[in-house]
Amino acid sequence: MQMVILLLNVSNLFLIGAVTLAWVLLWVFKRSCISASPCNKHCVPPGNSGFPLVGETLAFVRAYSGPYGVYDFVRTRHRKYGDCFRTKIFGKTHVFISRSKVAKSLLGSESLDFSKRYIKSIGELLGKESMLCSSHEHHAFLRYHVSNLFTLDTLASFAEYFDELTVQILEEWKRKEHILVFDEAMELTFRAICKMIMSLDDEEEELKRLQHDIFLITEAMLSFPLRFPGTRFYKGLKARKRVMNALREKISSRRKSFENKRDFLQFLLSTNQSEKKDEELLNDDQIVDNILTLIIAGQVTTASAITWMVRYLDEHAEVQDKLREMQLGFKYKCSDITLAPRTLNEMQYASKVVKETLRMATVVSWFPREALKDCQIEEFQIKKGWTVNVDARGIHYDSKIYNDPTKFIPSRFDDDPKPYTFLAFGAGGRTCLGMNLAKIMMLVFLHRLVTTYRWEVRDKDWSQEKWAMFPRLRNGCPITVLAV
Ligand code: HEM
Repeated sequence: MQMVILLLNVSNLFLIGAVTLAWVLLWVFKRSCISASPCNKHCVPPGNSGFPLVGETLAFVRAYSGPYGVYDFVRTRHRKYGDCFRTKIFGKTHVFISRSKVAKSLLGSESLDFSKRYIKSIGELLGKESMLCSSHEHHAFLRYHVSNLFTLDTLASFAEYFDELTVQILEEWKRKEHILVFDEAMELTFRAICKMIMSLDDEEEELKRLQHDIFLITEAMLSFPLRFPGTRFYKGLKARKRVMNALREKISSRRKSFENKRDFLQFLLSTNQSEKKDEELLNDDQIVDNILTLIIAGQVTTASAITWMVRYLDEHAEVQDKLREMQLGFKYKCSDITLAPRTLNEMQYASKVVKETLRMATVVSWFPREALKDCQIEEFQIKKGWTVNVDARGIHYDSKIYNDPTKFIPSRFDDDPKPYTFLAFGAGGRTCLGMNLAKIMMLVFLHRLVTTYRWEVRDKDWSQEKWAMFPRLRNGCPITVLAV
């Protein structure tokens, strides 16, 4: 009898083992079918949803804190699955796609099936009226008002001011033994943007305080949203409160003083006093949230791009020499003559250097859009709630679009790139509002740098900063300079 029971137990064990094995094999088979088989019609994008609950979050976080930057997470999956793949991060399904046709259909007309996706905690730090985080309809209203600020006249006077500031900062380099390009560029872009928005230039103390608070807000953007004293997020929220108070005070003193400054703030306040109806104007909440948005969207992005430009040029002496020769041909090589804005249009080779830098650095690597309903993108099924990320970096490094994409070759821009293949500033209804401003800053800086100095990068490490919102060099690009 005992023998029979033992045999029964053994056969039960076998049965359980066999069923488990079959289940595991079936699971592995299903996953490999989803992951690797070519798609016939309307299938979900290939990819890996990772472990239950966590998905591939750990790999994503690891890439964020690794030397190759967070895009390494995308790059490795791109190689494995092709130009469209699916993953799961922080409990949400993400699709990354690097096809210019999709960039056109998704960004070009800002399809109503998708809305711009942003992280809630970032929305809280920027404010609910920030155009970066607003809904479709509200965004159109905010963008219309803010874009009115970027006229040709304001850009021209900005270029002149930026030139003077650059000359002043580069002059100080003569007395510095070690220069960190990223820090210098952060200072330069911050001062220039604050001057343009609210004429802050002489008020050293106020500028320093604001700069520190903006730094705390930016730091908090990628932190875990814990609201306890001492956490990064908490410090960011506190800093936001101080910035908001300072901006509101500025608005109130402008209203009282009848000063007539030539800046963005004055423009917004004077249209507020016009005959337009209240609902057609920006209210104070909208003004302050969007001033903060402009500073945050413009400072680190442009400073990172400038830093990459210095690094790429250090690596490509032949491009640097050719550029210097051409820039020395412009009569504004002397630092006591302010650069005339129209001269910038004549700096064609320098513009190509700027474009090539923006392509290679792709400071905003992808653009997230959330599907508002089940739909289809090319051969792929997309489910409501998924985030589709237009992978700009993937497009910029696609060898079918750009020959030798990993090489720094400014002359590749002798001809204009095809539509939706150059996405450094995005495209469509959400295209970067500060695009021309950023190009001016990069071009002026480049001109003054190559006509004033030769430089050597002291630490050639290409590692990227951990947990950075935008890819940038970890060492900040330390250089020593020699007058030309
Ligand atoms: C090299 C520097 C810069 C780069 C690479 C850059 C890149 C971008 C990109 C790719 C977008 C679109 C993101 C998307 O579609 O999801 C964007 C949006 C935006 N950028 Fe920039 N940007 C730069 C500088 C600036 C500057 C200097 C400002 C202003 C001072 C600025 C203000 C904005 C604003 C307000 C938006 C939101 C536009 C909207 O949603 O309608 N950016 N930027």
